Amino acid sequence: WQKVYLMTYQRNIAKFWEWGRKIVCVGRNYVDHCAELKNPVPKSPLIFLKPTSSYVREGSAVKIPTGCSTLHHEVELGIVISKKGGDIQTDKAMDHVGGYVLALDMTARDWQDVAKSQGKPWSMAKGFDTACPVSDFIEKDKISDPHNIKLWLKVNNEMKQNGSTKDMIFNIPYLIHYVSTVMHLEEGDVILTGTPEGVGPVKSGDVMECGIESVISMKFPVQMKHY
Ligand SMILES: CC(=O)CC(=O)C(=O)O
Ligand SMILES: [Mg+2]
Repeated sequence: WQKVYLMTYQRNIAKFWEWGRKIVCVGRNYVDHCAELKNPVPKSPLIFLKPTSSYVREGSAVKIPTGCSTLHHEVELGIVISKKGGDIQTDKAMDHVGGYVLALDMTARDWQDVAKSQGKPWSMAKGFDTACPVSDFIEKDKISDPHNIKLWLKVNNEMKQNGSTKDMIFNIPYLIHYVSTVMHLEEGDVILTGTPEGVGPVKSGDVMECGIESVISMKFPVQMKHY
């Protein structure tokens, strides 16, 4: 019965997007990105959530939600959690990391601007269907130093974002610690660690290509949502 149990219920961390529990996002984690959007540099991590229904995989398009006039790309390093924990101390935090993922935190910037000005949550601006394109799972040992990798993004072959995770304001162990003091982190959760500078708009017909230098890349066309 153990074999049957394992075959039926054991979840494959490498396919977290099929069953993962939550997507925790960190905002304003790079000084230059704070500056480009004229946002203050935070004193503690700015955290928000995306629903797992926003995951989209290569082979499908990113769809501009109806009513959104300014959809922005944000390339980010994602951390895939492999071990449940709450109140995780920074020196133990990396034990909870199962691997990594290249992700886009697609943002309906016009909706976010309205929400910000009215003191409302960002859920719609960040959580629409296809708002979270993700690459294949990246084994932990493929990235020896997650705080020194190059993240890039091109739109129609033109470089728009070209940053390094060495410029993160809050590092990965601290982010895991900080989030887990408020909400347990669980197997299959993903933490998006924020975007470097260079965010900007995409329109229907554009193609976004992004990557982690020497590790992985992915490509997504952009379309209007039709329903
Ligand atoms: C301004 C934002 O949307 C914050 C964010 O998501 C980021 O990565 O920074
Ligand atoms: Mg972001």
